[in-house]
Amino acid sequence: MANESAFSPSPPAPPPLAAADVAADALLAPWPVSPWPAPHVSRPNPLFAILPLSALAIGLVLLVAVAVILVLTRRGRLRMMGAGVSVDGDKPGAPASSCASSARGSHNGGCYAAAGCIYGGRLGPLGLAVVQPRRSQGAQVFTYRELERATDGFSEVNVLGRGAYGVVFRGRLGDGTPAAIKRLQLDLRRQGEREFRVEVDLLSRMHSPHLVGLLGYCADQSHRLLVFEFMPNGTLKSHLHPAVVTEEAARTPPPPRGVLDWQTRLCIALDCARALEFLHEHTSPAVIHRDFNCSNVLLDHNYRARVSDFATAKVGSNKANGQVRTRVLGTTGYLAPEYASTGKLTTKSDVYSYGVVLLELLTGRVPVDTQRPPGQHVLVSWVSTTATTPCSAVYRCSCDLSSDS
Ligand SMILES: Nc1ncnc2c1ncn2[C@@H]1O[C@H](COP(=O)(O)OP(=O)(O)OP(=O)(O)O)[C@@H](O)[C@H]1O
Repeated sequence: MANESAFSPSPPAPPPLAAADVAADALLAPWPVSPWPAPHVSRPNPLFAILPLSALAIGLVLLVAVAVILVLTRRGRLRMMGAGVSVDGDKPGAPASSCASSARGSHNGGCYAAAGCIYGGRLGPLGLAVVQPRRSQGAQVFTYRELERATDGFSEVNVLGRGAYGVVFRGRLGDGTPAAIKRLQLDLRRQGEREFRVEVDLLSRMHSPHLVGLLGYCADQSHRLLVFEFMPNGTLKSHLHPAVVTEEAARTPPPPRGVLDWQTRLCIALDCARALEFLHEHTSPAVIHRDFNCSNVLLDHNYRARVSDFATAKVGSNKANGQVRTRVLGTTGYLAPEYASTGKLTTKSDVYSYGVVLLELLTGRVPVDTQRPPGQHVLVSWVSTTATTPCSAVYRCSCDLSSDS
């Protein structure tokens, strides 16, 4: 069959045109008509050249557009990270934040959330921090050497105090700024890393005159240090309960210290309330301090109070009641009973702790004192059972105040 078609006779040749027809065609056609079909000349179709070129151009434009969008999105995200607050520090090893929100507006003439998230989300694959360039705004990055120099080689003479996560040294930075430098102790399981991340992540985003500012940090090799504004009048605890504080803490400022007068106490109470208001109402989601107590209230040169120690802070939930379920952490005597018994944490847990600090300011008593007579061991229970009327509460408190501190 195939052979048949291959050798089939060619179609009959067309009959030759009459000479008259040719002449008539020549008159009608705008160009001379040949009686024979024109030889096939393969002229390149211009479309074949234009199409690939325009595809290439469109591709390039698209590429540039995608690149621009990526750059803009990344910048926008970084800006949000700077202003936002988000820490999920209970997930060890997780990049520090999603940074989805921002602190709102100004507060009491000075609270604002500023850009400066430097540490969050910039960890190498092994959790080692990538050293960042210094910034004029926000937390600075220090080398271990710089902080070693600032503290005279972490000299014992400069120890301000020891906390659960490390030792705090008095220091002077290269530009002369006094600082409190906290050297975190990382154990083999890198405990302390989470606290470091939370403090850097939160404090480099939240700025309020009622919080102790983070000047910078160091994540050099395995060293983890936090550099805070130096609070020359030490902790509220060292003023209210000087007999209880450690020998080291008593070095700041040099003793003896006078009794805090009522006006100063009231001012401290207001400053603390504003600090908590900032954390609870002016950041979104709210930040729950989780360990608000009088050793985390520091006093500046004017005895204005600032809240510190965000190592165990927790970002609250955006849901209706803002409740988060978490491990129970905090300091004995300051824990809200419902949080202690259920592990359900809300901003109200901080408010309870604030109430205990208020009672300390009023009475000069420590929250738990087993040396006292039965029924008076726990400050809150004692006040709630004894102080039946506001007048008797104030009377009893001022009596205690003059005798205790
Ligand atoms: N910014 C600061 N300025 C001056 N002194 C400070 C500063 N920060 C901390 N200190 C001193 O260092 C001590 C230890 O502080 P740190 O925050 O490590 O522990 P803490 O809050 O006392 O205890 P913990 O961390 O166990 O709750 C404080 O009691 C205080 O005397």
